[in-house]
Amino acid sequence: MATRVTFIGAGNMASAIIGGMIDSGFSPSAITATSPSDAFLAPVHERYGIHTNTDNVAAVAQADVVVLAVKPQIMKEVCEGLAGVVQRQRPLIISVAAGLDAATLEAWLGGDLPLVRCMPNTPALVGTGASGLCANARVSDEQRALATELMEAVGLVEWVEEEHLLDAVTAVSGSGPAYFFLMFEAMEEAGVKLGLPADTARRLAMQTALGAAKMAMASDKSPAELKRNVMSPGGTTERAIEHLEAAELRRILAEAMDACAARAREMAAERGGR
Ligand SMILES: NC(=O)C1=CN([C@@H]2O[C@H](COP(=O)(O)OP(=O)(O)OC[C@H]3O[C@@H](n4cnc5c(N)ncnc54)[C@H](OP(=O)(O)O)[C@@H]3O)[C@@H](O)[C@H]2O)C=CC1
Ligand SMILES: O=C(O)[C@@H]1CCC=N1
Repeated sequence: MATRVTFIGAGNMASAIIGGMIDSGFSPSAITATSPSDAFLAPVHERYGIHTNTDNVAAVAQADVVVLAVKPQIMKEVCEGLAGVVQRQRPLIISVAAGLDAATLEAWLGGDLPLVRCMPNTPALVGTGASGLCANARVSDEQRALATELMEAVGLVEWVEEEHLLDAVTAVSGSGPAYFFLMFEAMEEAGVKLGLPADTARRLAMQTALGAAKMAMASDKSPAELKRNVMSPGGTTERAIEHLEAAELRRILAEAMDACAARAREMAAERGGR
């Protein structure tokens, strides 16, 4: 029988993973998603053909894997509501919440459970997600393989052995799509100032990012070398890169990513972990 996966929460991140799983061949009939509102679940059911339920406990009663995908702020209440059923059913728990550590989640769920913390990102929706995963000591090799299979259905999977490194994963790839979306906004605005129609500038910027990422992934050259190959001596790219370096883009990015990881630690402390 297909592995039955229940998503607690059917918002941005859960929908992205569900959409990616279905595109990659997972059976919609093996997937359930929950949310407090029937009005919200109806379009999710229609779009993906999955089961939906407003009752978290009922949705977990048959599950092999439970993906916790609610906001960190309500995770304690949601986990405590699920403790009874997960202790009976003993599914693999996968939490995608930023910041909340495994020991705290496990305690809220009644203790002694196999739990994988996962930091995914929303490009999972188009099968190009990037996820960092970390397992607690109770996760078996089979369950590790299952978590890998599930998240590989929606993109790249990288395991980390030390849980605190998930804050770094959050800073690189969990929040990372937003950094690139900001770049697209800025490049479009600048392209318009240079005279291009907005939609032309937007398409060119996005295609360039896609091309650069594909090229860098296919190449054995470092990003620094690929960058040098675009920079003809005395040419246009050199002038642009000089500006970005003089404006300390690297320092700005490092500070933004430090702030991101620090916020993940703060969120854990606010919710009673670490
Ligand atoms: N968005 C992203 O890029 C990423 C998010 N994450 C993590 O994913 C998690 C979810 O984030 P995101 O999807 O953006 O948030 P959303 O607000 O989009 O989704 C949360 C969902 O949970 C539902 N919900 C609220 N209360 C309950 C409940 N008691 N039982 C079941 N479902 C409930 C909400 O329903 P309603 O709207 O009706 O309240 C909503 O559908 C967070 O923990 C976040 O840290 C991780 C990586 C990336
Ligand atoms: O912004 C957030 O808190 C979530 C976690 C990573 C991406 N979005």
